[in-house]
Amino acid sequence: MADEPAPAVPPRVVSLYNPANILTVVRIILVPVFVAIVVASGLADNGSRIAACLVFCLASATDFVDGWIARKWSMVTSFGKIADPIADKALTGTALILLSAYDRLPWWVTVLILAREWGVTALRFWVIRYGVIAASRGGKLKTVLQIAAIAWYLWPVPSPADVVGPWLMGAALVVTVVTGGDYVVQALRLRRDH
Ligand SMILES: O=P(O)(O)OC[C@H](O)CO
Repeated sequence: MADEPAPAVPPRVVSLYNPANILTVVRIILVPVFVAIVVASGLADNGSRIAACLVFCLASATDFVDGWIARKWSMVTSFGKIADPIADKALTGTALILLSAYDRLPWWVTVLILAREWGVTALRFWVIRYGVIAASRGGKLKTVLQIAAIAWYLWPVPSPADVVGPWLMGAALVVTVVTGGDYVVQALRLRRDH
């Protein structure tokens, strides 16, 4: 007797409105809340710096939770792969611009990081018809370092400990540039192979 063909298994459909994607959108919504606190206070007092830091950390925490949910419950979607790094960049980029605008961080640091972040985003769209360049491990480490450095600059850290901020930002800067180069190589390979 001829083998019966195996019944086709319908592909699992993951809703766009899943908890991981909703958390990504929450992160984007928290950006204007963060901006309002910083602009209203000018980061002039410890209370406003603590409030800004807590909102920034809360928004950043959604980055770790949405990734965890997406992997644990297999809720990885193309929307999430694209929107998650964009939401990260909106949050960290806004924080960096505001830190420079309020004289807490040199502008060249902000400009260099923003150039890499939005350059990589443009690169992702440039190759999107050949495939999605998902966040790499290095990219995730870069985000952790940027978040830690920004939080350090926002929090009213007492004098002896404030030297840690520039070291954290320096490490973030190096990993930001190196991983940016890695994405350029990935994008060029993707174009070459299609
Ligand atoms: O370095 P990217 O652009 O892949 O961004 C990494 C993400 O922010 C990790 O969540």
